[in-house]
Amino acid sequence: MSSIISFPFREAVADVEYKGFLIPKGWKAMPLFRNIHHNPEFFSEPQKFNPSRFEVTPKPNTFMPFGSGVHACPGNELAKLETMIMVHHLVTKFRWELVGSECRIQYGPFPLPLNGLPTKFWRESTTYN
Ligand code: HEM
Repeated sequence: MSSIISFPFREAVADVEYKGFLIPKGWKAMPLFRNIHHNPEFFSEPQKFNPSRFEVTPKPNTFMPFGSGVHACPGNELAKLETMIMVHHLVTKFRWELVGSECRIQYGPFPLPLNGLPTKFWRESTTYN
């Protein structure tokens, strides 16, 4: 539920009042995808790894790893296809193993795998690092 891109930038083109707060015209706003994706009103147990949650299409504007609106990512379908092909090959043709014993998340403040999550992938006769 974490996003590769933590937030997009937006600029208020007019004064905007939101929940009693004023965002003056010209101010920059950074909607944090993480907060939206971790809202239990939209996703039950949002911290839990549960790919099956996507068997039901999320409500509009609750899951937006590719942003939203006129500047939403135009490469999103290509990115999803490439990811699917990569995962297919990794799952069907390779074995994987974490390098080292530390498998944690670092927050800086956005979550990333600690030290880039060094991992070893190999086929039966070849090793790739
Ligand atoms: C997993 C892969 C990718 C992710 C998570 C991702 C995510 C995003 C996000 C969050 C934005 C900002 C959207 C917004 O401001 O509302 C964006 C913008 C953009 N992305 Fe991607 N993207 C990915 C792959 C790609 C690919 C493969 C391409 C092109 C082949 C691409 C091209 C662009 C472009 C041109 C924009 C700027 C759109 C604009 O400002 O109008 N992205 N992307």
